Amino acid sequence: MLKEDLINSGAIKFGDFVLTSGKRSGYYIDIKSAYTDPEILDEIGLEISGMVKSGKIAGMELGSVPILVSVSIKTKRPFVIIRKDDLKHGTRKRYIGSINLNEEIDIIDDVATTGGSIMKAAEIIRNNGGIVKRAICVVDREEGAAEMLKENNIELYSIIKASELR
Ligand SMILES: O=P(O)(O)OC[C@H]1O[C@H](OP(=O)(O)OP(=O)(O)O)[C@H](O)[C@@H]1O
Ligand SMILES: O=C(O)c1cc(=O)[nH]c(=O)[nH]1
Repeated sequence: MLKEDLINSGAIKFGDFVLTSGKRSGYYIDIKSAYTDPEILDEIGLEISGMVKSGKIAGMELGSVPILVSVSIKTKRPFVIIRKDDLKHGTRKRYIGSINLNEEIDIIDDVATTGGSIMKAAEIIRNNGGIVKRAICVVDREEGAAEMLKENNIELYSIIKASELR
């Protein structure tokens, strides 16, 4: 099971961590190092594939990218990679892939803490004509993401809740 595999792979680290939101935490769930193991990435891809509803998937670089690729190959859905910042050269585009007018897109992420990264991805999709109603993450740290996203008309689904990993 994914939960046991994450624990056994050492993905749950204890110490003093600064999170992307600026919050501090005594633990960190390192999905990114765990999914470098193809068996774990395959498990994550399979689980999320069964939860996707929209015809396209999207996520903020970097954490979501291997998961997007795995789910895309399994479900034959195209994906969109959203950059954290505007590209200053080349295409100068904020995202890779296509977002069509009124197209519904599910957002995928490895971890949800405040939900800020998922919200940012949703804003970019919505500003480009897409519709976002659902987000799926591997681990929900249960620190307000689901509530904040709900206020913004996004339902958050997760494979595992952080409380199940303790
Ligand atoms: O719910 P939030 O408070 O936004 O936190 C969760 C986000 O933080 C991590 O990304 P990070 O910004 O560390 O970038 P990375 O994926 O490039 O490592 C993680 O991959 C999520 O995207
Ligand atoms: O909030 C974050 O930045 C965060 C928390 C966590 O446990 N794992 C992670 O990759 N990011």
